[in-house]
Amino acid sequence: MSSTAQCTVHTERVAVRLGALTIGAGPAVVIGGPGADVHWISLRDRRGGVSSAESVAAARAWGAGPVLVEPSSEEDLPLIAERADGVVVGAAWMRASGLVRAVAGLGLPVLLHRHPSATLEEWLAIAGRCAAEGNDGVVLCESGGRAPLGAAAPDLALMRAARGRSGHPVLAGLGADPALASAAVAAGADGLLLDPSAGERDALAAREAVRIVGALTRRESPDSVVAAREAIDRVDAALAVLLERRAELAGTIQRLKPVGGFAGRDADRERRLVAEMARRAPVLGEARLAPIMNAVIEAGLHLAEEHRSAPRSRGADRGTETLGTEASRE
Ligand SMILES: O=C(O)C(=O)C[C@]1(C(=O)O)C=C[C@@H](O)C=C1
Repeated sequence: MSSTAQCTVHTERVAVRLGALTIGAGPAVVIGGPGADVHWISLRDRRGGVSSAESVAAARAWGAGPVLVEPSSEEDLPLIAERADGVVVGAAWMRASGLVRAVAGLGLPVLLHRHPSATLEEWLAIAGRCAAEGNDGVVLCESGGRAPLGAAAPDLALMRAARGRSGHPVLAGLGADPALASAAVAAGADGLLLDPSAGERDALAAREAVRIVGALTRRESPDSVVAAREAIDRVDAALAVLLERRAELAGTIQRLKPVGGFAGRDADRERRLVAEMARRAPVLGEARLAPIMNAVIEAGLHLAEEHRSAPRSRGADRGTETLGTEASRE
């Protein structure tokens, strides 16, 4: 490849269909762990006495949604062709060109891991070999090496470069630890890969990060009412987190101000914050934002006055943990 060709940036995105899901367009997905959109299993991790067919059947039973399978050898490929929705090429054998070619030849979507020592060029060349076999359905997965304490350390800059250079969807492999989930989605991951053994709480934290950060960073162009409602639900999830956080801060101000609550209302401050918001929401504009923010501010003031007359322990009425889960873990 000439150096000019190596610098080529593909603007054309290749979304990959996996069962009823699309990876690379629309919302980011979570693959692996409880409640995931997609499940995966490695037949290399199979315990003695359990057949490949039983292992794949067990993965199907983990939940609805597509199942990806990593073969332990070429012998598993007929079973995978028959019972799986996609194939995983593990980091340990991404360089086994014969097996990778046979995998690509199945015609199923391929999840291609990068070995920690493989360069971007080598990784993309293998994706190119799948394309040469007539298989364009490649999803690239970056897990990097191991950070201190054994956590996965995906190279997010490399993941992003892979997406820009190839157009293929990219995943960040996080092992069983959701600590980098928000960072990965913000860096452009089209999905997260978790270990099937990830715990309920960690899987939930990863799904929340995908939902909340994805709502802020991924532009969606839904083409049906159902898809647009699902996209609105994601934006509302982010709005709810921000509204709750805003109400807490407004409550702090009411406690600190010499005159708090409705009695200490500051119309000038309210006008300025609406004008500032309109810079980021020019389509809505000041005229439409003003009544929205009036309702938000009044809800915060009512809450602060309720708390003043009947103080509660901080956070006593908190519901599901969201992104706070990640922050509090650090
Ligand atoms: O900034 C303040 O002084 C507040 O009390 C906070 C706040 C708000 O919720 O943003 C609430 C009431 C005031 O009229 C202005 C702003």
